Amino acid sequence: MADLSPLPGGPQSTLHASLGVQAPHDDVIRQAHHRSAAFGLDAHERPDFAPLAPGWLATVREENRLLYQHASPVMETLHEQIANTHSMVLLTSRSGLILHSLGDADFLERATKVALMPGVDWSERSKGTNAVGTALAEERAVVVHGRDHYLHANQFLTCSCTPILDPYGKVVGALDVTGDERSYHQHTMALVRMSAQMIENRLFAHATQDSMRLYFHARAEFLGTLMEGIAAFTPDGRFLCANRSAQFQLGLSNSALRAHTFASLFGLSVSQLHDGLRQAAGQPLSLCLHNGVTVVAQVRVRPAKSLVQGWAAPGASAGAAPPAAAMAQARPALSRLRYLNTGDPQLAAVLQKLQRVQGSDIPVMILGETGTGKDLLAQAIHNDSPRAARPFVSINCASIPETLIESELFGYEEGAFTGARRRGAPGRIQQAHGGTLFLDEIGDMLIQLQARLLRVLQERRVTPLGSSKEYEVDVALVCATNKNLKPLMAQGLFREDLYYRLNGLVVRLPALRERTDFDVVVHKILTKLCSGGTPLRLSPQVLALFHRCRWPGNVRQLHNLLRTAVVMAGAGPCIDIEHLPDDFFDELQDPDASAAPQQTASAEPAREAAAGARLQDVALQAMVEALRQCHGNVSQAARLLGVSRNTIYRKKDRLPPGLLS
Ligand SMILES: Nc1ncnc2c1ncn2[C@@H]1O[C@H](COP(=O)(O)OP(=O)(O)OP(=O)(O)O)[C@@H](O)[C@H]1O
Repeated sequence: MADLSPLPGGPQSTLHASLGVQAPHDDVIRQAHHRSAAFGLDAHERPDFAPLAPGWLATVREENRLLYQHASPVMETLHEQIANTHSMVLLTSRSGLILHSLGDADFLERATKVALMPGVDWSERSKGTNAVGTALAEERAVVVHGRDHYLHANQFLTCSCTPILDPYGKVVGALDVTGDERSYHQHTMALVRMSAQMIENRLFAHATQDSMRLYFHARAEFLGTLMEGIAAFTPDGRFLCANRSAQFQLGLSNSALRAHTFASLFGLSVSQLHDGLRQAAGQPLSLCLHNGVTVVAQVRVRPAKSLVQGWAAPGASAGAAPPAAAMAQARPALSRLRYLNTGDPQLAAVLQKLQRVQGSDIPVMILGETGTGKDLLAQAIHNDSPRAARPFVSINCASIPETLIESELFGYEEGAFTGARRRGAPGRIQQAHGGTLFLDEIGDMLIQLQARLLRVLQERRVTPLGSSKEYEVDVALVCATNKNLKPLMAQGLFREDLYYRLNGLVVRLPALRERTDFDVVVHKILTKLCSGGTPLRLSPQVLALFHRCRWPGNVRQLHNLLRTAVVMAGAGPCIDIEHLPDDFFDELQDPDASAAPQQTASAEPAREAAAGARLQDVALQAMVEALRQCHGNVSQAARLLGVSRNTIYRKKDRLPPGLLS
């Protein structure tokens, strides 16, 4: 069995761990077996090895883009080092899902049989004791060899795995080498640890590239090696983060270091450091740590540049580099066309069409029910266009008060009307010059304004109110509506000429109930809502209810509901029926409330009526079961279901007689 004691400065999840305070290997395996049994796994059975649907895997990979990007070159080097040892290198997400694998061809065939491949979940919950799942559960490096595996099917394997930490000490994934049990080598774990540390240092460098970084070690020959300590500070010397070796040398964990500054750790101010650097003329400095140890140090400072992607420093104040960097990372996650593709074929076709006209300035008209993501799509179109660096100006034609809409859209000149700002103001259309103008809810635009808008769009010039001057406007046009414009045109409420000016490419976003990637959308939203932690899961009962709901408010409704449910579920691992809000159940039972909006109301009335009836059945069935469980006690049953007592009383007539106490 491999030695699990830590390497000096090697990957351990906490400073405590890196100082060697760890449970012995056998205890770790025993506890992992207890957890596996508690998850209800049967050691003799072959569990479900089905990988995630490709759309879902693409989403998870996207969420782990930085990790993947920095890990893959290191994985290739590691793979070269272990070539011909009948093994493979695996990278997983923090929840244990395999993101990437590289392997010896002769081992791959056997590995495939136990689903060691991208898209498969190797958490303990899914596969019982195994190096990936157990390393992530314990947040420490673990070797799981042969019969240590909980599932007999996996006992021909030997696996060495260590978690990968972000610069702030949070587990972001795991690196693993798995091979045939007979090919076990005692140095494998050391190689995995060193590789993980390389990945962590790359992530560290990426996240702190605009910060002041100090590289140090007590021995000059260790500078520039994996053993060097790296600590990052804001330009004024506030501590941001430190790699494992820096924490080890300073004798403090990242969280303890957060109370420190450069001055309190190294005994000199930032300006004294800069003076010292000037005098040293590129040579390493000698510094004394707060604990009295003398180290050799180099400093790298890069002038602030545009925002970079990275992790946020917990507790760092607004305005410091990392939170802004984190925002920059969050933005592309939803507002680029390819990230919106989560596996639904209708949506994929829409995105493909949009990608084809990218950069051509063909006006795009987005149709779709409320909450289907029209606004989000418009932003993605802009962000993927050559105009991305210019403004994206969104105008909600339904929400601007009638009296303000002209000045809002076209602007006004100084003194144009009473109360106008003395110096006048450019209109929203003018503000979009060079970028994209998004006209949301275009179907609600007043007919009188439509002629003026059309003129602006045709002449590409705008004349502010009260002005005789014209201003050039060069904008790409995107508009959206949840209304059917054809009947509006027939009634004279929407101008035909404007319609044909706007509808260069018409795309329709599918309603949520039509989408085949519902589970992926749920996962994506939950990941966002549970930022920083493992996303909650839905219980099978909740998933069944969700699949039957018609979601008249589409992704917006789902998002709002999940936001509430996540709060209600607290620290629990999954969202259950009692975490859902009352009105969701009311809606399930009320065919009117879940009736399809205008555009699709007449499309498939029979199918929709049937779906409404099914929903009522499901909700009723849930009530019957809850009442039986609570021996007819309405208050208890209501609590169990997370609904009000009235919701149950309203269904009294449809419940089996004698069920209510
Ligand atoms: N693909 C998606 N993934 C995650 N969240 C989404 C997605 N699409 C939409 N949402 C969320 O749903 C909500 C509604 O989206 P959006 O405002 O783009 O819809 P809309 O179609 O423009 O709605 P409306 O017609 O009512 O203006 C937002 O909170 C958005 O973040």
